[in-house]
Amino acid sequence: MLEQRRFTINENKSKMSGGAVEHFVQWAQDNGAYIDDKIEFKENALTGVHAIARKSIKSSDPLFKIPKILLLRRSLAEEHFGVKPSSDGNPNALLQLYLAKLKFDNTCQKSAFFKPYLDILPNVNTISSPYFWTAQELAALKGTELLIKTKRNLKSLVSEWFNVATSVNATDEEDTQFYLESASSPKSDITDILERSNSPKWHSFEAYLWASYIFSSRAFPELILEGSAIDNVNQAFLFPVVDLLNHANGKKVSWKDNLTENAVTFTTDEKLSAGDEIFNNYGDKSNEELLMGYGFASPNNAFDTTTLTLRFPQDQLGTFHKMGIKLDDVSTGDSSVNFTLSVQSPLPAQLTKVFGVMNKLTSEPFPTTRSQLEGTVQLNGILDQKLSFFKDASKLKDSLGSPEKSKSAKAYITGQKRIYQEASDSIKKYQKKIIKEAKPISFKTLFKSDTPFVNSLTLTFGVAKYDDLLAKGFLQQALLLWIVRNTNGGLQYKVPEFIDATFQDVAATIVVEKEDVQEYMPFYKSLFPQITTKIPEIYGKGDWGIKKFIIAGTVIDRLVWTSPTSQEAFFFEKKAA
Ligand SMILES: C[S@@+](CC[C@H](N)C(=O)[O-])C[C@H]1O[C@@H](n2cnc3c(N)ncnc32)[C@H](O)[C@@H]1O
Repeated sequence: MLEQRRFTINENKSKMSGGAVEHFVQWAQDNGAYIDDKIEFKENALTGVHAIARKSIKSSDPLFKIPKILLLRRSLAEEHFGVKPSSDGNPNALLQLYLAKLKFDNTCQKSAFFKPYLDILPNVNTISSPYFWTAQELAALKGTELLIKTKRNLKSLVSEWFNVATSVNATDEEDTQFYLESASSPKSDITDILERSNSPKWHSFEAYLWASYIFSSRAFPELILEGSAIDNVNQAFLFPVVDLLNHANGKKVSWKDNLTENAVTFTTDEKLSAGDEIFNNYGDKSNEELLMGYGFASPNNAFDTTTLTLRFPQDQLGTFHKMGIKLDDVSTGDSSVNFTLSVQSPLPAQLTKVFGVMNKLTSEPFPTTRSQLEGTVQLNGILDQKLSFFKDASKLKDSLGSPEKSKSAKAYITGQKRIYQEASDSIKKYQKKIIKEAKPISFKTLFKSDTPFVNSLTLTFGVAKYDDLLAKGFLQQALLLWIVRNTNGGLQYKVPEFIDATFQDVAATIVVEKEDVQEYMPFYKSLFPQITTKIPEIYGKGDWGIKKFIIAGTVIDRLVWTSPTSQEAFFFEKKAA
């Protein structure tokens, strides 16, 4: 073995008791680990232990070679407990239980051997994952997916723990009591009954929760070692020393089984200068995944996502299917659908399509450009609600137990806000794009071309231009009057034929109810018959009966979409979106 230098650690604001990391590294080297001597380990309060290049590192040779006797693998757990893990559920459950035993039962055979490693693993009080937050701290996440998932996952972890611990006859009465209490009472919140001790009984849920966090935050895929022979791709192992590397997005690294040396290696493609941190890459993870699995979140995380959960009427899911919309994440129990909005794709096509279908009129057998646009308005309302929720939540005070927790919670909430903001901005761009492509006729253009009509509105409503219609709230009335005027013919400018065609279509099928007449009567009476004598050149010609306004109302529903940003009303021909 190469002679290696002894490691010293800069324990500035260290959480670890003096010398634990140094002792651990020495233990690894004494057992044959190779660590490039240009690397040193440091520690700080925010990111814990991490590796730094003391000198520039340009070669792409392995920086670490860890002999397999230092790895914690499933076979050790199987040997110890004399059982094979159950084939369903978490393939790492037995190994996690074994890790809890190594750590919290020092009579366990291999505890002494692994002690230097077990001593550098974070303890319950320094972990920032929400699984370890108090109920009071979790209250700061009220209304977020993160809270829902934290609670849901904690519940399923309790079952996982109880199954594996009972399978090796490890549980005592207190464990059974804990299991029954957390599983049976709907009111019981596991976070309230957790003790959070640094030396729990090895078979307790607390010990298992710690071990399962150690796996989520530092285990590597067993696939590296077993390749295609692996039973389950989620099977994992602990990789001492290499698990001291922190994460950064986008770093090119590789982990390899070196069969000739019976070791596992770590290599990075990054060219490192003196003082640079040597990072691992944990994968493209959202802040929610990072926070739950690793106890930190990255500000400006390029892989961040949020989940928008929408519940639909039961029969609606069938309609989506019929319309050819494929939904990835449906829970049929409560007919809800989860949509993933990401930094890279804040407005998934599925989502806008679903809203296009929901805003279809019964007269539209398929989603139309109009229904699609109407859908964007409804969707934007939902996104804006989410956005204002996260805007309020980002005022989150430093109320959490540690600055690390507060920082991560803020990064998570800011990330969620950013995605909803981008989704809302994308909706506006999407609306503009549809309008550009569909080239609908604008009522503003029609209005401007019709001086006699504008003059008639000056006399009736006191408006002289389109913006006055908006300011005084007469847009709907003007649209009704114009549609009826169009059916009476004689306009001096070109109007698309589909507007009158739709009017005739509605006229041929409409059944006018008493309620329709009651709805339109106040508007009608406010103008007619006075207007007929006041402006006979327009309102004295053709048919201006109330029924025509009722029909015009339906024409507006079918053809007109008003942009919420510009307040411009557009006529869209009925076409599949
Ligand atoms: C595999 S360990 C890395 C070594 C770790 N720093 C330690 O002290 O043992 C993963 C943990 O390191 C911390 N960590 C890793 N990358 C980080 C980052 N980019 N920012 C903040 N903390 C990070 C988190 O606490 C995470 O759970």
